Amino acid sequence: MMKLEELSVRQIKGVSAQKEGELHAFGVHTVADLLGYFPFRYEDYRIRGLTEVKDGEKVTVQGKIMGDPLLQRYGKAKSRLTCKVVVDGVLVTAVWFNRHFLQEQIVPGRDIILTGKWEQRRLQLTVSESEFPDRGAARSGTLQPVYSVGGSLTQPWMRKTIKQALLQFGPMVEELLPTELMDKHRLMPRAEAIARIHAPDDSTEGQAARRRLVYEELFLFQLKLQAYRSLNRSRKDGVAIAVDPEIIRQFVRTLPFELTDSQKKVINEILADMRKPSCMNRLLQGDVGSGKTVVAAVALLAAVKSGHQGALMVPTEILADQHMRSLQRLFEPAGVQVGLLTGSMTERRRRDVLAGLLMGLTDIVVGTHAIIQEGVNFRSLGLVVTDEQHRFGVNQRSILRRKGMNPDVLTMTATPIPRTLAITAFGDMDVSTLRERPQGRKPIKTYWVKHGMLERVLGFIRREVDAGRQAYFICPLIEESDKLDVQNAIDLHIQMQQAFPDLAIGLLHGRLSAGEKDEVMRAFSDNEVHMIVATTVVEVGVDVPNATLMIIMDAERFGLSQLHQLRGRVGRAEHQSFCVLIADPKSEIGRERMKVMTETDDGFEVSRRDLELRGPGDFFGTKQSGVPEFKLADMAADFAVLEEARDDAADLTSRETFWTDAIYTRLREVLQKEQLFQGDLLD
Ligand SMILES: Nc1ncnc2c1ncn2[C@@H]1O[C@H](COP(=O)(O)OP(=O)(O)OP(=O)(O)O)[C@@H](O)[C@H]1O
Repeated sequence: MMKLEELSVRQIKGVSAQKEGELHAFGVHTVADLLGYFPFRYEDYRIRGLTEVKDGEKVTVQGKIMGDPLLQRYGKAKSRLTCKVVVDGVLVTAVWFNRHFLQEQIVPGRDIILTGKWEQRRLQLTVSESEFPDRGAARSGTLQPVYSVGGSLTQPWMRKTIKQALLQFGPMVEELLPTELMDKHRLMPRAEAIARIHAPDDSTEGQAARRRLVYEELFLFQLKLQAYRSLNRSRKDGVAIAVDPEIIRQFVRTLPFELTDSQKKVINEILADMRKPSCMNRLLQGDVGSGKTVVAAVALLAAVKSGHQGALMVPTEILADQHMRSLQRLFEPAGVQVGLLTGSMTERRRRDVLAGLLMGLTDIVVGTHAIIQEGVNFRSLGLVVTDEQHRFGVNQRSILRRKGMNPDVLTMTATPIPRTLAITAFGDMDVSTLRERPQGRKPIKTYWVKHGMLERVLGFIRREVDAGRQAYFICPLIEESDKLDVQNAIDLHIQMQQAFPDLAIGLLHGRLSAGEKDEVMRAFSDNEVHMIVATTVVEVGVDVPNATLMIIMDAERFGLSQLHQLRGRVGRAEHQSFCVLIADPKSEIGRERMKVMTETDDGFEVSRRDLELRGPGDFFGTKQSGVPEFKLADMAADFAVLEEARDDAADLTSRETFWTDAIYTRLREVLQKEQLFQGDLLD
């Protein structure tokens, strides 16, 4: 028997080639797609008594026509049709606009069902839809689904077509969930839920159908993450990185600081994970400035000292350069060779690095994400350290695997992720968290000022610079125009040079060449420049511990986590640091954001408040694609279900039977479709 996901919508009676084309635009290709095209709300046509209805409300009532209709015409097309109807013993005036053709059907004594807006004062109902019980009245008394439609696909057409699809194919809907889980959560069968969600008898039933389908959606999503995770764990073809602990201890002794307890704890977690022959897939989350780099360095060293190579992927060339230099400094005594691979380097140097990697002369390569993709081959890649924007999904893994590499992966993020989202987006990973910042760090003092107070801000800059410290002045980001961004930075730079003729002030923006950017950052980090004016190119990861003042112009244009990231560029050593937000936010949420920033400098708290203000859908913005769009589930409202689904999925995938038992065939097919274990478990 053909599967519903293999049957074209043309198989449904009434779907022409033209309609098929339009359905494609809504992502609907197959019968399964159409049955899964759920309504986003219902229109309530259930008949109610007039006494329950409030003035101005939309309502459906049943009554008896009491007199002849009265038709008034205005010009060719416009008309007003009225008649008296008795509803619940009250004489009501029903009014139709531009429905003159109904005149003949309105006969005294006939029963009628009216849907429309109720006007209490005039006892009048402005009718939007009407039906006659003696003609069937199919709509009345029901909840009608409302679909997202457009073009020639009207609401009635969609309703009719989905009804038809259910009629023809409803019985073919297969169950996906194991009985065990349906019993556990008292869920209705899939076929029933799909039929019900399109045509519920009442709202309880609609909700029960929705609950079943939400659970299914979240469960399948979690199943994919958990299956991926459990496959990774069960495979023994990863790189087992067993390093002599003494080498690590010795390295740690060469550091200019004592590791925090948090750093020691996560290093232990990571090394224990790397030691296993399965692939590590671990998320390291830590607030800005919590010292993630040195943790990554230890992991990389472990890979190198056990005979493998490491790669560190960063989002920008500035960061590649910075990390390259700090790793070189750190690894100097250990005799580890670090290479740099970026888009802007000369072909010759690139060739040298590539040869070094292939022959194993280069131990660690630092670069943007191109280091994994473009014709880069390693002698033996043991560990990839990456950031959450380039997180390793199934696809990246398989690219590497095809090249014969199966390294451990450590993903770092400085945006602490509220638990809600962590289990959603990163359910496939183990998580290590850096809770504390290095000792002796003072909380960053944050102030919010209006634009009118720029003079005082200048005084602030002077004070910090006189004390030997450095400052950042960040310009707003104007998304529509990269040109404007740059112009803003250039203007502000000129303004600052005029205000401080005796200071060295650098300028950093996206239009500079990689070499120019590096030079500005180098001069700033060697304290040859007192202040830099920059667009957000400095946002992530830049580390200049002597900088103590972060000023952000038009701060309302930034999101909370971005502001927190920017603020995290200061407060990276023992000096008291400051952040000044210059903003005149227009909205309440904008003001709320500024307040959050002044109230806390704890990234976990900022994330929590951000989630609250923005809602989960928006939380990650566009950058993090890790958070999926759900069709039905709402991450905030259905969080409890998400947790259940995660536990169920984890439990199921950890069982041997899941991978072999026939009752799970359909579920394994779902995973296979996602290319989750092609050539993995089934071969
Ligand atoms: N245990 C420690 N004691 C003192 N200083 C430390 C310690 N660990 C790291 N540092 C220093 O703290 C600064 C911040 O560390 P690092 O750059 O690793 O932060 P990060 O976690 O990557 O933050 P961000 O996400 O903001 O880049 C660096 O200058 C680093 O040398």
